[in-house]
Amino acid sequence: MDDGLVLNLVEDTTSSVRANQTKKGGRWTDRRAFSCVTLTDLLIDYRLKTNRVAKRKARTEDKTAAPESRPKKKARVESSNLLTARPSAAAASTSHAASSSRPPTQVVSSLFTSNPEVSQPLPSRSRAVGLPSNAPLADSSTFSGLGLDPLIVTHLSSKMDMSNPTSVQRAALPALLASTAEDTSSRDVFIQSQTGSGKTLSFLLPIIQDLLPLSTNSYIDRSIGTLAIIIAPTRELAKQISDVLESLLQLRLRPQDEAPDSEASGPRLTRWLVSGLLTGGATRTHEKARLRKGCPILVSTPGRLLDHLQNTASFNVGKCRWLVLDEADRLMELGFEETIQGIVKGLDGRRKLAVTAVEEGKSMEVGGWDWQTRRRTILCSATIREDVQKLAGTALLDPIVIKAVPEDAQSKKDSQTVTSGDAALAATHGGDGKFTPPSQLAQKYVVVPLKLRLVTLVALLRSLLAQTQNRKGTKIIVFLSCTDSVDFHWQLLGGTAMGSDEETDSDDESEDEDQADPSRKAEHKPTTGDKVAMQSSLLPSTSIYRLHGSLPLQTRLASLRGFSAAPSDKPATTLSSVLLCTSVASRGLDLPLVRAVIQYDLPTEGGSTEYVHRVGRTARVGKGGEAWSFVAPSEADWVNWVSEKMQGNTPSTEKGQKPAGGKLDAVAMDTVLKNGFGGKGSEFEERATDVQLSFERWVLREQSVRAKYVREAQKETDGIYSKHAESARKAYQSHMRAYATHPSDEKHIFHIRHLHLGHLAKAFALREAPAAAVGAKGKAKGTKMRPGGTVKSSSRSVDRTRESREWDGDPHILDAEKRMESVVRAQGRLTKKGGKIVSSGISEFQVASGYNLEKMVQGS
Ligand SMILES: Nc1ncnc2c1ncn2[C@@H]1O[C@H](COP(=O)(O)OP(=O)(O)OP(=O)(O)O)[C@@H](O)[C@H]1O
Repeated sequence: MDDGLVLNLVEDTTSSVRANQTKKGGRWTDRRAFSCVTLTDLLIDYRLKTNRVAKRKARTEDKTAAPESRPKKKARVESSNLLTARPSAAAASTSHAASSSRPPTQVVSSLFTSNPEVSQPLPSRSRAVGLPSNAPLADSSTFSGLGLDPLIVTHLSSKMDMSNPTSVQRAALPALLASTAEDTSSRDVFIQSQTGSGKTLSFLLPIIQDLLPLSTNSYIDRSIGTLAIIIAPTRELAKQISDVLESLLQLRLRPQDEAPDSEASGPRLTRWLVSGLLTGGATRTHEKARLRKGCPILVSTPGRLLDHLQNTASFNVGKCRWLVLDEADRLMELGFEETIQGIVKGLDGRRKLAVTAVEEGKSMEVGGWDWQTRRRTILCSATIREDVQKLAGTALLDPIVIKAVPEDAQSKKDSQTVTSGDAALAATHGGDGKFTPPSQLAQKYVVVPLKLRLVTLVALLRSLLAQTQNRKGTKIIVFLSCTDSVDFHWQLLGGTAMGSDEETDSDDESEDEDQADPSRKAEHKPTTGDKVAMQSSLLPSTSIYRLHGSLPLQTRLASLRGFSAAPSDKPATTLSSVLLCTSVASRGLDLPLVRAVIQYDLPTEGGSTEYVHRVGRTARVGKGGEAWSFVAPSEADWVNWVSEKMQGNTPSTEKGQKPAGGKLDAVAMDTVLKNGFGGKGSEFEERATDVQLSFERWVLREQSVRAKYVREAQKETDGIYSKHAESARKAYQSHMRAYATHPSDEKHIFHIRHLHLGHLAKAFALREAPAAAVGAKGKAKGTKMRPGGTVKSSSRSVDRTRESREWDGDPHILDAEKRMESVVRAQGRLTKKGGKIVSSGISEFQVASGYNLEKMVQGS
């Protein structure tokens, strides 16, 4: 790629030396590798020399022509000063600096040229956002009115600041509280409602209310075993549910105005209800010990739960009366269907054994209460897809279907449907596919040419952080396509210093969580040490965190803790937080004060449902929020596509319009750049270029030590061998692979054939596209490079290694895959290529799911 940016390189002394060298002797591969590197060097040197010669010539001409007329040399203004100020001040200070003293830039950048034509929207009057659709109800609904125990109601209002139920709670509690009409008190329940509407409490409160009376039986203690199990798809979600449960279980066991020794309020309650968390974070032995002691309410990820059901004899679930499957659609997507079926079977089996033991007089422990009541199952899901219906068919018996989806928040009418039976479930699925974000959420999109993506992201972050400078503790979530891209952007933002070659220091609060567990430390070797947070001079007073499925559990939890910490718990210098993450953070996570969600990469799987889940991390329980989507020019059709999908089969209004809730507003890229970088007229272009250059310098920084990578060059041919460049290239390639996994019905919008690879490389701060773009090594089968940098691919050659498979929320699948690898390796069917285990003759992406692997390992 011919790019004037190369002229701005700091001269690399090793390269000029190398340009005059030839490599003789040794193996041919070494000689070839050497020549690959020196070709790049020669190009750089040639440009540097040409530049020097041109400057010398100009100087000589100046001297001979009119020496006295030579303009005075202006001091170069360091770009670092322009962008390191706090964002709010940036616009003002930069415009002043630029207008008064900044010389014309010395850099000719191609950042703003050769981009596809994008029709920019007029400066928009954003659509007025609707009234909150997931807020606590403002009418006369109260928790006590719904039949909740006064002790719990008092605890909710005094300790958790919750006085009114949300609409899903109003619909679910009466159906789930045991004191209601007989016909519903033992029925299974299916709950569907908007993001951030309080589903967690709608199943936790009835469970606590059901178990609380057992506290009057003095013979019941935690050795009773597990009476309620909540299953969540990911470790983070399980931990979050467990935290909410813990705070509910802190409730006072007698009314506040009652003296401790008073007899007035009847039998004394004992504190035996404790919660347990099983996510595979601790060793099995440790978990077994906790289960032996007893965990009346257990929160778990599926694989680990099944593991203990099958292997831990002291895991007492014979009397379990509640089973909750949270985020059921995600459980299905992650391939846990058979695991769930195994769990249900295991619970049924243990119950039968317990009943038989009592009947045969072998067990006396459970007399005096109705422990034989049928176990109730609650299934929560955002969507009622076919696979969720299938799960509901096996896990639920004649369920009550509760839907609390506000139809028209503007008019304050919210619809809650409580219907009954399997037919109701099927009717819901077929009749209304609508799953929309909360109506108070402002949804925006910006069409950005590929080359400008990175700088536009920085500009958007700067302007969002600046707007809320006075509101301390702003939090922004940025979704990227894959783990490599998250790692790269995290390192890039944390490492880049404007106008400096020094790497910036990371945040002091980035404690090494892994120190607590040396075994975990050994398994995790991130390139940037074990830091949790980074800081960037481009985003002042902000800590940057990351989250993806390849990080160890302790690091992931530390990231979440750091990101969601209250401003008062943070150092004054890092009040705001940005979280770079994959789709792993899209479901269920309730992170307080998230002001904006940026989808830098649009979802590769899950379509509009995934979009709604991601944007649902903001605008929770009635609060406001902004959702931003980055759309490439070739993806412009996505906007209407996603709107249509979100509105589903919702009927149009009389005027032929679809109701609000699925509409996105366009914002011009120039507006975002101006807001983020400030300056007069088109000065933002210079500043964006400076930022881009600083990123590219960071990527090239370790180029001087590339000699030691020469041997590597026999395998790779793109000529850049620094650690940073390696990370950039890996991110680029993984991103391409992820991009290729868009399902076939989205290929008309997302096809790698539409991407200009050279331009995309710039978004990874690379100056040219790495050669091997799709596939693990070299060009993937069916993928052809095209003139002009675009790529042609066959849909069969896509990378099926999805974040979802890599992220199972549980080590079960990874364990199974490891064992599978060793079995197949023993049979000689796996070979090592490029450091990766691949099966010979089969695409590495066609690896069976973890569960299937497990079955193969077990020989079943
Ligand atoms: N009645 C209430 N009043 C005030 N806040 C509430 C109420 N119920 C729940 N919340 C708060 O709302 C937030 C969102 O709740 P929750 O995580 O259960 O939502 P959700 O519906 O499960 O969202 P998602 O679909 O994204 O998982 C939590 O911080 C919770 O404490």
